[in-house]
Amino acid sequence: MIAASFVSRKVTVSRTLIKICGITSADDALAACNAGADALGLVFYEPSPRGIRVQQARDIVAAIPPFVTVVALFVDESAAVIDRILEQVAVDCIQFHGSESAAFCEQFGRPYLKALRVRPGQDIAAACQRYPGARAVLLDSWQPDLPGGTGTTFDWGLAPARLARPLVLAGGLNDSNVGAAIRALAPAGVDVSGGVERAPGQKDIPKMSRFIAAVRAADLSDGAVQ
Ligand SMILES: O=C(O)c1ccccc1N[C@@H]1O[C@H](COP(=O)(O)O)[C@@H](O)[C@H]1O
Repeated sequence: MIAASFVSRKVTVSRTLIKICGITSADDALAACNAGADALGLVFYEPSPRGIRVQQARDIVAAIPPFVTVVALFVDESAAVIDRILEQVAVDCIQFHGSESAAFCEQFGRPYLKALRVRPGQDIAAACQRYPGARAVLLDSWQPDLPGGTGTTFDWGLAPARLARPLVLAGGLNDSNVGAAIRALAPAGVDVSGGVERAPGQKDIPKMSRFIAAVRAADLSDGAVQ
């Protein structure tokens, strides 16, 4: 019997939710929405080639249709900077992609995702349990020199069969591998950045369309969509 605090990965939604991260322009935001993205990620991490500033974010958010979730991504940013950005940009959800504690993540009173970077020997299930207030945990690849946006997959066999929070899968996904990832892990959502770009920070419309079509095909083959 499964402990009450554990949930299945797909939870209540029978289609895999799709987040496209690293949006840097209103045109790319609209193209991602037209392709069928559920959520768009705005990277507030300066060293990233996808990093954006407040005014750029405001212009992007102004272009996004209703019902599409805006996710602000931070990597070990200070609370003061995060507060200032949340005051100026209409963000629905925060993605913490560094080593933030649960207390840190929860102080903003917003829905949040906590990224955990996967490497052998790590107890992902235990790490996940440290974030009971997270909407989901996002499993991403670990690399020594990059906190995320690595464009590389991790060994999906390292993902625990059961997690205390819904799973969002990330790390090197693209239209060729996302179907296999969904069949292997049945995540609640998938998150992609580099796999749908023509250059760092510039989204590619055909790649986004193919990615979303591959997700929907996997949902159907899974028997998940009734
Ligand atoms: O997108 C970035 O540049 C980035 C920078 C720092 C932390 C996270 C970042 N993106 C997130 O990384 C994963 C995987 O991205 P990819 O598909 O492998 O390129 C994803 O969760 C992005 O939201």
